[in-house]
Amino acid sequence: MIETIGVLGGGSWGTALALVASRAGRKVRLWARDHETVSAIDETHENPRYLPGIRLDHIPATGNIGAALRADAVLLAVPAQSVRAVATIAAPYIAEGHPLVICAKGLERGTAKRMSEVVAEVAPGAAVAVLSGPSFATDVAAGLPTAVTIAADNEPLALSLCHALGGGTFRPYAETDLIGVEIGGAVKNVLAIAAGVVDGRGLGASALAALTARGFAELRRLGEALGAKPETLMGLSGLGDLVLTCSSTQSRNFAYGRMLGEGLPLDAPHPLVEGIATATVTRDLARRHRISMPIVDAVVRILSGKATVDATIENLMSRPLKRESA
Ligand SMILES: NC(=O)C1=CN([C@@H]2O[C@H](COP(=O)(O)OP(=O)(O)OC[C@H]3O[C@@H](n4cnc5c(N)ncnc54)[C@H](OP(=O)(O)O)[C@@H]3O)[C@@H](O)[C@H]2O)C=CC1
Ligand SMILES: O=C(CO)COP(=O)(O)O
Repeated sequence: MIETIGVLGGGSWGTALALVASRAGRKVRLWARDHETVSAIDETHENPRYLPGIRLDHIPATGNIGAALRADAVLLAVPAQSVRAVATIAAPYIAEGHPLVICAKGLERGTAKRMSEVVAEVAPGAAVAVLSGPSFATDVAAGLPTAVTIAADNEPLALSLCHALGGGTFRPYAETDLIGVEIGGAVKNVLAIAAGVVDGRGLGASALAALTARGFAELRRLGEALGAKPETLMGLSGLGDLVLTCSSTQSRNFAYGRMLGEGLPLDAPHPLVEGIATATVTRDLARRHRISMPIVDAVVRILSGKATVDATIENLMSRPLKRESA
């Protein structure tokens, strides 16, 4: 039975998931590296920097990672590019078979590894699971209805995590296809930047729908080449999250793409945009597997400053005509 939950990461997702666990009746402890966040949560019962206006009762915070890891299961909710560093400092506290749920969405820059592969390298004792799906931290924290996927190779672990975290407004579904869940969550961030560009450039709702559908075709091609199950890619953590992230300015990836579409410079201030780091490694993975991903290529070209938004769109529209299923 999972009664206690540790959360690593005091940002918007870690804080929202701490609330989810607490609402589900679990005893929760939240670790943040930032002392101001720890004191704010303990003194004001709020995380003013990342989740302002949301009351955090019964969620003690700590700056001591070991204290948060003394829990039946641990949620790892830092950005994808920080997962290796945080899992490395957590590893000495992780006993064989200790459930560790990865909540980040991305591929590691440089290695193109999925987060579960990264954690397996640095914390090999952990029983790894992945939580992903269409779920904005602000919606989850506000108690709006949300459904996500929790995947683990070991199905009983996925099911017991679903029971431990599920509640009246948060519904997890168990899955065993880690590859499908992780690829869906990572690649949708890159595609959401493209969707934002389309929206910001004022290309219309028809273009946005076409981009989302053709983006899904790319995600599916890569996912299947890497061993994902098609039904996972069409589920909550794939198509579900793609639709959410490609359609809402609540998404930081979409909002960043929108800024680019509106002509703002690449280095304009912005919050965490996971798709930036994942774009190039996704393109490289696709090349390695001889998969065509023209929308991902286009995002990489825009992000590298090698092509303007207009030239990239023109390039996409003038590609040779082919069957839709190709
Ligand atoms: N927000 C959302 O709606 C959702 C987010 N996710 C995923 O969750 C992950 C985290 O995103 P989110 O919480 O939104 O990001 P935020 O930018 O809101 O917060 C990131 C948090 O991670 C901390 N952090 C970053 N690097 C490290 C490190 N090396 N060691 C310790 N702490 C670190 C930051 O600490 P500090 O403040 O000190 O910099 C901050 O508390 C991402 O992969 C995202 O895709 C998934 C679903 C929904
Ligand atoms: O993953 C998310 C929603 O499911 C959050 O998306 P952003 O990181 O683009 O804000």
